[in-house]
Amino acid sequence: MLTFGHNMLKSFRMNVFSVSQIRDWDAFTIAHEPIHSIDLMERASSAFVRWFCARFDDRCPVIVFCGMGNNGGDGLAISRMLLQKCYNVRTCVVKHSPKGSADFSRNLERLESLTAIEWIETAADIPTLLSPPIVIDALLGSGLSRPAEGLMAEVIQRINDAQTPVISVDIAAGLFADMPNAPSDSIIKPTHTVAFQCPKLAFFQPQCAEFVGEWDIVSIGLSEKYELQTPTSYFYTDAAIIEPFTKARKKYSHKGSFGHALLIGGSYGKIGSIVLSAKACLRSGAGLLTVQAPQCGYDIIQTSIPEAMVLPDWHWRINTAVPNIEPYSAIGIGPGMGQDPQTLLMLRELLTLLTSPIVLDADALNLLSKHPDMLTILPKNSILTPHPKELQRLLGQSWKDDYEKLTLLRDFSQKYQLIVCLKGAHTAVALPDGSIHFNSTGNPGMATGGSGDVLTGIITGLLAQGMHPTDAAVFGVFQHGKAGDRAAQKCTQPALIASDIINEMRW
Ligand SMILES: NC(=O)C1=CN([C@@H]2O[C@H](COP(=O)(O)OP(=O)(O)OC[C@H]3O[C@@H](n4cnc5c(N)ncnc54)[C@H](OP(=O)(O)O)[C@@H]3O)[C@@H](O)[C@H]2O)[C@H](O)CC1
Ligand SMILES: [K+]
Repeated sequence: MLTFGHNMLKSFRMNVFSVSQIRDWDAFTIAHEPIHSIDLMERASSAFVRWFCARFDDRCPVIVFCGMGNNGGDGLAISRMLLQKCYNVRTCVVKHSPKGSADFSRNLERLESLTAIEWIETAADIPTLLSPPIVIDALLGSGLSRPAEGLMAEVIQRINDAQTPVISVDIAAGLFADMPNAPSDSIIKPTHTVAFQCPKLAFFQPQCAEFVGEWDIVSIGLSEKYELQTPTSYFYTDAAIIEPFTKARKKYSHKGSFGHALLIGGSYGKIGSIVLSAKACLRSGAGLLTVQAPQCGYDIIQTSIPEAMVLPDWHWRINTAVPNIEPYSAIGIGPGMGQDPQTLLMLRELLTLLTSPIVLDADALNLLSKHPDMLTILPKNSILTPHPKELQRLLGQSWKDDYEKLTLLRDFSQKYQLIVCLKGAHTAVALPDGSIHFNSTGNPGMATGGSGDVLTGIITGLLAQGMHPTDAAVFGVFQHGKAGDRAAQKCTQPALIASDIINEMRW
C-alpha cells in the first residue's frame, strides 16, 4: 500500500465568512491598514466599476437604485464614477430610513455636486423601467436585518418585473447572506452579483440561485492578516488549488510509482457505469487499474478499456466475490453495482477487511443507507459521493432548507469521520474536521447519466496515487468540474455526455 500524502488543502482555499465576520474584517482593515472607511468604500466602488465597465459600454443607460446604508453608499460612489466616465446614469435613493449611514451621507454630498438625485419616498416616485436600462442594485447589502417590506419591497418587485439586466452590488437586496429567507420574502433577482472580497454562504445554496444569478468576486484589499487568523468552517475552492497538485512526473518513475486502483461495480445492464469510472480513474493518473465486475462485463471492459485488468466475478450478473485487497493502493466501489443481497454480503465483508480509506458511490451508498451499522466500520476518511437523494437516504431524513442540509451534512461527516462530497452545483465537500468546501467548477450540462461514475473514478485514481483523502476529494471534485466545463465549451451543455468529461481531463 502507498502511504497517503499530507493534507495540502489548508494553504489553498478561499475563506467564506459570515456577515459578522465580514463586518469585523472591514473594521480590522480600517484600523490596521489603516484606511478611512470612506476610502475603503471608494476602493470597493472602484472595483465594482472596473468590473462593470469591462462588460457594459457607455452607450448603455444605467439606473442605480440605492438604499441609505453602506450598500447605498457604494451605489452613490458607483454613480459618480460612472458619470465621470461619461455613462448616462440616473440615481434613485429609496428613503427607507430618516438618516443615512455616515459614508452614505458623504457620498451623497459628493454626488449631489454632479447630478440630481431622485428620491423615492412613495410608490408613486418609483421610476417606470420601460425602455430598459441596466439596473444596479445598491438597495441593501450584507446589513440586511429583516425581510424587505413596504416601499422597499415595492421597489424590488418593480425591478424584478422589468425585463432588464440587474447587477447587484455585493449581494441582492433582500437576500440574507448566511441564513434562509422565507419563501415569500421580497428579494432582487439579479442577472449578476458582484461581491466584495469573498463569496457569501447564500451563493452556494440551490434555493438562493435565482437571487444570486451569475456571480463574481472583486478584491477590495481587505486585511490578509485577518483572513489568516480568523477561523471559519466554510471554504471556496477556486483555481488556486490546481498548482500545488500539478507536479511534473519524475523522469525515472514507472507505473508502479502511481499506485494500483481497484474499482468494483457494474451489474447486468449497468456495465457502462464501471467502464466510465475505470476510464476516469486511468485518466486521473493511476498507474494500474483492476476492475472487478460480473462475468457479463468481462468482454465489454476488456474491449472498451484495454488498459485495465479485469477480475471477473464468478456470477454472471452481479458482484459477489470479496477480492484480495493486498495488491491495491485504493479501492472505489458502487457504480452500477446493484443492491442484490449477495452484493451486500460482499460489501459488508470487504469493509471489515479494510485498513485505509475507500471511495463509495451509488449502490454502495444505497446499501449503506439500508444497513447503517456498516457506517461505523468504514475506515476514517473514507469518501462518500452522494447526490442529494442519496444523502437523504444516508441520513434517514430530509431537510427543511439548504442551510439545515449543510448542518446535517456536517454532523454526519463528523459523527462517522467520513468525507462526504454532496454532488450538485457547487458540490459541497464535508470533511471530518467540520469544514465544508464548496466547489467552483462544473455546469448544468454535467447533470447527465454517468457523470457521478466519472467522479468516483477520478477520486479513486487520486487516492491510488497516494494523495491524502481530503485533497483527493476536494481536488478531484474541482478537476471533474473543470473537465466538464471544457467539455461544455466544446459541445454545449445539452450535448455533453459523461464520456466527454473523461476526454477533457487534463492535469
Ligand atoms: N467589507 C466589505 O465587504 C465592505 C462593504 N461595504 C458595503 O457595505 C455593505 C454593508 O453595509 P451596511 O451599512 O452594514 O448595510 P446595508 O447597506 O446592507 O443596510 C443597512 C441599512 O439598511 C437598514 N435595513 C436593514 N434591513 C432592512 C430592510 N429589510 N428594509 C429596510 N431597511 C433595512 C438598516 O437598518 P437597521 O434598522 O437594521 O439598522 C441600515 O440602515 C456591504 O454589503 C457592502 O456593499 C463597504 O462599502 C466597503 C467594505
Ligand atoms: K445590493
